[in-house]
Amino acid sequence: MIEIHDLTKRYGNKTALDHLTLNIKPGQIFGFLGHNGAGKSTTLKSLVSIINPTSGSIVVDGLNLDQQRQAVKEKISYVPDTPDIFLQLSASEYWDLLAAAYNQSEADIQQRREQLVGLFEMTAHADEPMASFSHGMRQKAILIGALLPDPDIWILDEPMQGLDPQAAFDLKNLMKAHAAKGKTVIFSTHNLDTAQQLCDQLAILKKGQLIYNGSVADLLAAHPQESLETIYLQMAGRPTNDHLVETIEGD
Ligand SMILES: Nc1ncnc2c1ncn2[C@@H]1O[C@H](COP(=O)(O)OP(=O)(O)OP(=O)(O)O)[C@@H](O)[C@H]1O
Repeated sequence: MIEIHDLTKRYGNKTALDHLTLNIKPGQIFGFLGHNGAGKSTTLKSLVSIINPTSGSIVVDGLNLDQQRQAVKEKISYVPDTPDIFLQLSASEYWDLLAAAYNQSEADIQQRREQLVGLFEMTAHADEPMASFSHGMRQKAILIGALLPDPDIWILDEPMQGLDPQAAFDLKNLMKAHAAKGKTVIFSTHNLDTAQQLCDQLAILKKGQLIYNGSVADLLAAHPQESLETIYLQMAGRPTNDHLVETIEGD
């Protein structure tokens, strides 16, 4: 169980995250939605200790992140919001680096690595520098690196970004299978169809504040006849009487 309590992150006088409180149970796919700048990456980066929150606490399986940072980190794998990292390394060198960071048997990691590299069709590119990869290939390389140690909690920041339909389909199935094993998958997305297909629970953020926390089914049931897109835009978007598009493009 992940317990986020009263989490706030300020940059100068800008509040990126405003007193966020929510729990994420194991066995769930938990999705974060929100417009650009809403605070999704800030939340995920706080969970993986890339940024220090201004105040509030995160407790993972009873371990306080502030006090037991290393123990918590070993439970988590993370896909950042950009795949443009470690570009000077080949994909293989990058995966070696990730594998060494987790305390697992080499044989287990090796077998899982071969399976993931095969699944994402990266075998022929393993020894090429990541700088030479397309955006989607970089995303696949980062995903393989994150998934190969297979810790309990996956935290994936916009993981389908740039993936071809086959890779996106396979990743969704991996996420479902991980949650079905009683483990935890947390991800952010701008794709409402993906959120509807995958999420057991949703958090919708708006300007750093939590404006919905619950299941997709409950959200749809509370707004009969409306699509998730319409509901989401009513909650997180501009007022519906906003006519900016007509102003730009004509009626
Ligand atoms: N290093 C930083 N310095 C200053 N402000 C920052 C920094 N990182 C994020 N922010 C601000 O924090 C707010 C939340 O950003 P965040 O990256 O969490 O949004 P997001 O929901 O992930 O957006 P997107 O969908 O565009 O990825 C934004 O207003 C952003 O400008």
